[in-house]
Amino acid sequence: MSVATAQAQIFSVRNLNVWYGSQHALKDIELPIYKNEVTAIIGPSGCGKSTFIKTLNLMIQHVKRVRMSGELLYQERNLLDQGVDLVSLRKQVGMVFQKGNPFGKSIFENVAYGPRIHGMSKKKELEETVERALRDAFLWDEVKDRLHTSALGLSGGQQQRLCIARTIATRPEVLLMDEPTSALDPISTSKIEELAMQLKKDYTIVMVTHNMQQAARVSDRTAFFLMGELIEHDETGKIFSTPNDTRTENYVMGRFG
Ligand SMILES: Nc1ncnc2c1ncn2[C@@H]1O[C@H](COP(=O)(O)OP(=O)(O)OP(=O)(O)O)[C@@H](O)[C@H]1O
Repeated sequence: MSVATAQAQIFSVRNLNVWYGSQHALKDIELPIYKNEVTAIIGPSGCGKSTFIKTLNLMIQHVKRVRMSGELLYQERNLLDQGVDLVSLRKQVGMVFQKGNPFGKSIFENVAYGPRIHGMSKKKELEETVERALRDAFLWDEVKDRLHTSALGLSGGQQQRLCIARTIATRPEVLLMDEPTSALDPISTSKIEELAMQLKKDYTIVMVTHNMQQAARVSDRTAFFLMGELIEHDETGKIFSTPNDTRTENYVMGRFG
């Protein structure tokens, strides 16, 4: 996979620390996230992957007793400074969770929800936006004849693609995906992987995954976390073939995890 050299950074994470009470969950993380790439976040359970991804759109702020320090630069602004507009941040940095979690409303309403709350009200514009998002999420052909039926009638894999459509309907810059395929069968998983590779043309993707093959297949760069530290970050090919650190090598070779 080719990685351009002088690529624009979307996020620049510098000296980031996160604590839950006295638990030091992320330690001095330094990590650039590059535009129009897929960055995979890997590491064993409890190493801080979810904490990291939830920090990128400040969802972490909603957890009790959380404290953060350092710099999380996005659009030349440190998100850890006071006064960040969370609604606008979450529009630009959208998140897809482990399990598709559509609302118990129609397929159309699930996708139209975000654009509506951001002020889109004209029927035609909403219809076009919903269609575009569903097409971009590779779901349109499967649902175009049942847009006004309940989203809960979709399969798990379709629900996950619906949630991706819902997130991209507001045209974010960044898509955060927290183990987006861990609850899916292999065919649905490969659809999401293919989708991620397509979507990076228009979006920047940060994906937490436990699946080494997935990280190797889908991502341009990989960051390996261990016990709250970022051990290594590099082009994915390098991480999986000749990593610098033996802990990375042991993990990607499946010697622990
Ligand atoms: N709300 C919380 N309160 C206290 N400690 C927490 C909380 N959430 C996570 N932690 C702790 O922070 C550390 C990092 O957790 P995190 O969920 O980020 O790991 P992870 O790598 O995503 O794990 P997994 O792969 O199991 O999802 C762990 O030690 C965890 O127990």
